[in-house]
Amino acid sequence: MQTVYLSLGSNIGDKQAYLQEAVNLLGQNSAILIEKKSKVYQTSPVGGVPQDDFVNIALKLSTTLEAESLLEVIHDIEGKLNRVRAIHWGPRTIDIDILFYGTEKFREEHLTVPHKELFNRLFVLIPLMDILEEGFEYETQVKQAISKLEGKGQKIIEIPEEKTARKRIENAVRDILTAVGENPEREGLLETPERVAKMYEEILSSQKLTAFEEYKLFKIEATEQNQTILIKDIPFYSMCEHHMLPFFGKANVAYIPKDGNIIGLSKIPRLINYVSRKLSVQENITRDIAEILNDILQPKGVAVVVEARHMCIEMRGVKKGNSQTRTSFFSGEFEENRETRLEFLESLT
Ligand SMILES: Nc1ncnc2c1ncn2[C@@H]1O[C@H](COP(=O)(O)OP(=O)(O)OP(=O)(O)O)[C@@H](O)[C@H]1O
Ligand SMILES: Nc1nc2c(c(=O)[nH]1)N=C(CO)CN2
Repeated sequence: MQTVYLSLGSNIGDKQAYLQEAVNLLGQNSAILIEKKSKVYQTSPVGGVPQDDFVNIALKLSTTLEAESLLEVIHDIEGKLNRVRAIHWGPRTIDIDILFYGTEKFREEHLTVPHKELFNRLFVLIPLMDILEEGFEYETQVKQAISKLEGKGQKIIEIPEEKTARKRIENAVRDILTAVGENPEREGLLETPERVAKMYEEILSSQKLTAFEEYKLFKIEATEQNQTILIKDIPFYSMCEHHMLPFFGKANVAYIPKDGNIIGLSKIPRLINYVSRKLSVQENITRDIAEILNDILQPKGVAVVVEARHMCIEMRGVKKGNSQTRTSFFSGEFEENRETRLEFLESLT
């Protein structure tokens, strides 16, 4: 087990949401335990590129991953969160740097630890100081670097916890508990607001993402003959925007490629996650899947059928248990050609 310190920064889109999503994705890795998270800081950009302010945090982890594998996990998360490497030290949705990997040293171009800019960056050192273990080998060096850099004009402003999304949800949940006649201070409910806030972060995690970018296109040989690619029974969970209650079920997606353009098969379930992890309605999810696939692939046709159970129907109102709602969306060949559409529908039965 190794203790690792990371620095995270974001300055595009909903910066705090990108940081939180990166923390969630790190935490979902079974070889990583997040031990401490620093306060959240708004920082002026360093490095000469004119750009928006950053939000920076630091994390302390325990991990069984080797440093190289941890770097791979980090690159994977950066990719998932739409990180584009365009300008050196330029704007980014997310940047994750390994500051320390225990006290080990690495001197490779692709992995330099301790991080080579660490002691020159106040936006890294101030969050790091929040979580640094007392007596850690580099503690004195970190403190000396902070005193050297402070007062040199870099703006580092702590964002009060009360303003973070998580705290705002926690406070709102406490209000709801009180309003429904509960006592948020009773033993069983003490940690409920925090759990609910974390749950919303997870199940509504695409709410603040700007676009679905987590895909790679491939080419196959284009043929005269139409070939249908069908992925059936992809499970999904979403939250209805009318009652904030779950609806969940299965999505079936088919497309007919044009010019040999295809998408990695695992990306379709990722697309389903992307459209469903937000407040929505089943009709929108169905249409969004089809429209995004049309945008990405410009195929000859797309067919989407979604079947779901809605807790807003089963638990409240008409209380019709176990009913299924089916929605479909067809475009291109699936819309124009009855045979193709029927063939797709038959393959679902
Ligand atoms: N300690 C480290 N943590 C993360 N990446 C590292 C580290 N040392 C070297 N690298 C390498 O740095 C490369 C460039 O990373 P990145 O694109 O995030 O740079 P940057 O954000 O422009 O600059 P910086 O890493 O100084 O913030 C990565 O491909 C990575 O392999
Ligand atoms: N304030 C701030 N400035 C930066 C940051 C950052 O995270 N915060 N990251 C950079 C490249 O890694 C370049 N400049």
